[in-house]
Amino acid sequence: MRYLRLRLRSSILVGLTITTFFSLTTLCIFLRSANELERPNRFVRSKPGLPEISRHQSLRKNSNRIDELYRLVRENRIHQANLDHLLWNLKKFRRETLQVNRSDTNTPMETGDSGDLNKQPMKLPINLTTTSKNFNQHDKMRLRQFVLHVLTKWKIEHQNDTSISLADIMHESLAQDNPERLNTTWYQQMKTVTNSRVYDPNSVEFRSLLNHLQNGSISEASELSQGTQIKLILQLPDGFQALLKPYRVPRNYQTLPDHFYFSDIERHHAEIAAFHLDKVLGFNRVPPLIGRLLNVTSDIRDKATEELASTFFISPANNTCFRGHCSYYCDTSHAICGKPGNRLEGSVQLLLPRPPEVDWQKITHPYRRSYSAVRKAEWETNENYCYEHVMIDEDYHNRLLLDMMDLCAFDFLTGNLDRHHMMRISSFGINTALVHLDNGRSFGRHDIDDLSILAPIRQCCFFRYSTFMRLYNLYQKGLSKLLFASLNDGEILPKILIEEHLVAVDRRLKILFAQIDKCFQTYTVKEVMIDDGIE
Ligand SMILES: Nc1ncnc2c1ncn2[C@@H]1O[C@H](COP(=O)(O)OP(=O)(O)OP(=O)(O)O)[C@@H](O)[C@H]1O
Ligand SMILES: [Mn+2]
Repeated sequence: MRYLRLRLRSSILVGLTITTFFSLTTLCIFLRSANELERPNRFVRSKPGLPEISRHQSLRKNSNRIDELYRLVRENRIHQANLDHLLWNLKKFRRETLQVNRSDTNTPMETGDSGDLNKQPMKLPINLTTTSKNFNQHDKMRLRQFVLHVLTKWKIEHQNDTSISLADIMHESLAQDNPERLNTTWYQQMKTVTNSRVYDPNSVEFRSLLNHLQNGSISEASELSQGTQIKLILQLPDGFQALLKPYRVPRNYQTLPDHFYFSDIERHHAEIAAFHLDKVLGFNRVPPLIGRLLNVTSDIRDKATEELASTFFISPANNTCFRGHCSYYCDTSHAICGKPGNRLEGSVQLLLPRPPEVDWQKITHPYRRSYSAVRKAEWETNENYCYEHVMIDEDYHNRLLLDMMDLCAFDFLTGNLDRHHMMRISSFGINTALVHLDNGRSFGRHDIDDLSILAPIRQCCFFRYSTFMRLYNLYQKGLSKLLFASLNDGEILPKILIEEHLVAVDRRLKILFAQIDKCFQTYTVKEVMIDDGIE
């Protein structure tokens, strides 16, 4: 009996020792990982010029690192940063640390961009040449803090802004000059185009607009003179205008390996896919767009302006073709042809009102590529570029900075290298979202994730809180699944994105998270993830 009690006691003792050991080990592991997740606030930790993440080192094996990121971001949300104690003066900082060289090296580039909607385009970021000796890590951190400060101020100033619509903007002049237009479905549609999004995905107007773009009878077809590749303006009933980008290449076309991004041919299916992706991402910044089947003769040639009609011909295969007048791919060997006969696919997008009715701002993208086969853009070789050219520029001390990061995320997911300009409707004032126009060169390669598109996020390490939260939500639900479902809801053109592109979108989303994770290794979460009040 005594022996039994002794055995029982010693087993309890052993059990307790083992349990304590395991508990202590678990606690240690937890503390270590917590420490790894959020290190204390500090100056730049790693060397400047972070190496680019490669596909192999993207995320730690167990991909629940993305769940950890989500928790981190949520726990470190700053609703409103403290505005006190910013004894810092941007102008003085500029004078002290930067030699401002206004002699222009911003030579106009061959983007082939012929038209300009804005009579007074936003000034190019001035060419600031830094003396790197002076522009040190300490200055960089001060500049980051300054940017956080101005964005917080901006948020406070704009948090009570009411939404404005294009209908509001145009009401007065329409009432004077075209009062009958106030009673059209077009005007109802203009009520849903606001400073924060160009359509309301849940509205009846949106659904009926898509139907209109897909089926509305065309009364006139003319060429849009802006841009480098052929696109037609279609006049639709009820005063709607639409932009048609015709079929060029099949869905499995991959950008030719020896072609630069600026020679890449525009793809109507890329426009369609990009619209759906932007919608799934919750930006709603691509004007409503849908695939349409057209009859080249009855829908286009019979309705063409004289100038466009003069470029029609019948090909040796007996198909009706036209070539248009644009500067790229507008010759007989690159003509748009019905196939077979008159059957033509295209993407049809709502054309938003332009000057003089509504003013647009065309902003040269600071991360635009060189549009040259031999020259590199400065951001490609200078990892301080964001500090020297973007953060320092007052034009970015508003929502534009994070709108640009949103656009960067969007372009990375679609693989678009051709973002030479950013467009926004300036009639709305400063609190206005970018309009994600011109996505015809996206989805060019599914086998490559071009990390250079992430340069703005990599170099600036700023990201919008609400966008991150939406991206995480989509990651959980399966981004490509949602994109696929969206593409199958209302589109009549089959299989817009081949499977490989859908796979690429999911893969790139993980790389985007890995890039944000990388920012957190250099800056604290609070320094990277900004809640500027924009949803
Ligand atoms: N949906 C739209 N609503 C209003 N304006 C538009 C719309 N789509 C295009 N535009 C205007 O037409 C211009 C040319 O269109 P887009 O950028 O798609 O053509 P592009 O040939 O790719 O041009 P680029 O050669 O400049 O890249 C745009 O910069 C914009 O000013
Ligand atoms: Mn373009």
